[in-house]
Amino acid sequence: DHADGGHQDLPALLSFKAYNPNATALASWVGPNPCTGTWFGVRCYRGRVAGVFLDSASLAGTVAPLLGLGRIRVLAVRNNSLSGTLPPLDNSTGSPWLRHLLVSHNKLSGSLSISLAALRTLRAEHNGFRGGLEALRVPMLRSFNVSGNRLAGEISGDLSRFPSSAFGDNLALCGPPLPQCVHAYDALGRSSGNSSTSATAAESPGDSVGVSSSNGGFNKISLTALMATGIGNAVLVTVSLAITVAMFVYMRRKLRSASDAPDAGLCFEEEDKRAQGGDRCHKTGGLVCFEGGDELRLESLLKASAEVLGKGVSGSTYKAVLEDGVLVAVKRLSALQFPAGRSKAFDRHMRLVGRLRHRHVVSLRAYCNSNGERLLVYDFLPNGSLQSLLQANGGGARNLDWTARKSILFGAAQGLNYIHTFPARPALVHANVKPSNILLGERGGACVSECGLMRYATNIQQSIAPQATRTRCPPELFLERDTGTTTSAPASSGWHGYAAPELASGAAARATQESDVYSFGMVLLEVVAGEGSDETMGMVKIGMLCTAEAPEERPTMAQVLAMMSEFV
Ligand SMILES: Nc1ncnc2c1ncn2[C@@H]1O[C@H](COP(=O)(O)OP(=O)(O)OP(=O)(O)O)[C@@H](O)[C@H]1O
Repeated sequence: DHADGGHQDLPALLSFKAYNPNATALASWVGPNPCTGTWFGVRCYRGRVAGVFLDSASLAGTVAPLLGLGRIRVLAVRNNSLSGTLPPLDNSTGSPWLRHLLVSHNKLSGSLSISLAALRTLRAEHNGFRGGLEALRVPMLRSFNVSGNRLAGEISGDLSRFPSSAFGDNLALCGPPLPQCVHAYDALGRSSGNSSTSATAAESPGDSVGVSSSNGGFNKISLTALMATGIGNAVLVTVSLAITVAMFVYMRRKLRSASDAPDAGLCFEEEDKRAQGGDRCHKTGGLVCFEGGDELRLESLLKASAEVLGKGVSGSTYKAVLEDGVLVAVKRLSALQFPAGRSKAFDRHMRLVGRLRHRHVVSLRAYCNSNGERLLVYDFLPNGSLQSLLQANGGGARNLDWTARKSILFGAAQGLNYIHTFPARPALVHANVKPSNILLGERGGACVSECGLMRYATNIQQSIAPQATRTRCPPELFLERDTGTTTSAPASSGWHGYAAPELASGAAARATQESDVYSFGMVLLEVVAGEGSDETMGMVKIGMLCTAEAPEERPTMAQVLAMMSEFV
């Protein structure tokens, strides 16, 4: 019976293969019995398919047939292009034996409806799942992540035990471990005394801009309810800037106390230990790789053709084309700013930055720290930076239409807010917010890059003298191509123009979240400059608030985002 039981699983496997007729990974899926040991990625137990392991196999189509496998325990199909919805999974309809479901980094959509008592792992991050989490009934979960989707609504009691990073970068999730849900009617009832709604669409853990409920004249209507009726999705356009500013003082007090709460973030040490032992970060040929960078190898970087993108204070950046055509940006850190030594501290810092994943933050995929040579491998963003846009065609913000400018500013604000609210102790600070560190993605979306580098560099410099000797980390390419084939942008430190007054000496080591807000305000004012509409006047006011002389007078990025959302 065991010998040929695999036949029962044949239809499900073949219907999955039908979506991928030319996939190399499935070329070995031939013959009448998938349990012969020759089917790539298929593991059997007692003659039935118990595991399908097809991570990063360039697969498309729907994953549904694989969930119809009657005895499947492990399904790992991460980093593919699978689309469609996940069928509702429960003990009677789905795969009752399923223990580990790993579908992260695909294009899956629809809602998450899983009611499996034995499920231990659910990794669904970076897809397009929508709706709420109320249909997740998975009491035995040990590993869980739904970040980077389009989920909204309240996080239920049982799931609240997972860290905020498990929920980040969604449309509007709220409740522990994220900030409390917004009770929009209450907030407005208190500040304006009328029934206008102000449901702010949130895009990340930090974007869940919480306004505590009050005892005002309106019944409590949670954001979940607002979303359900379709009102919650709408960004408020009718409430005036005056109301926002009036709310601002109130919100600041509330938000400050929320983010200062001792349980607001996971202890970094604790997370760090987990990351080291976890599946996301492992050493591979001198590179320490993070999520999405597992395929990177030092040899491929060595063989890559590279061109200089530009030089900054922190080092030089190269565009590298890997053998498989993948583009990456490689930053070779300046030995002056990042002298050898304190390797452990550097590793700790980079491991933290390597965990940042948000659609408005450039992902660090890997780094190399060998004998004082430090290379950082980022996603390559093809459309230049805000600086290049501002400088194009004679310079000035007027090169860009207002909608594009707003979208860039709003994206950058979301990225910064994510960084500021990322669960780490001490809290993360960008420390180098300026137009050349706001990059533009494929669809022109803004991405903040180089989180915390300069702050780290200056810290290091203060505690260690630069060393004269330096041995090479293997990628000679990046060491010797400074005179590469393309024109190198002029060295542009540039940050001082955006630095807060309290950092008069330019010491990024003392940078704080408040000084980041100041720098963002400077960028905002530069981008908005010259536009005379009512809307831009509102934005100018936000810029003015950000650039208040006294750090404690400045709003937090969460508040900046709340105010900006009125205009975007
Ligand atoms: N991931 C990336 N994708 C595409 N271009 C990038 C990327 N990272 C940096 N660049 C571009 O490369 C150029 C050099 O960047 P680099 O970060 O080395 O210097 P900088 O931003 O001018 O100064 P700093 O060292 O203070 O950050 C800039 O024009 C920047 O916009």
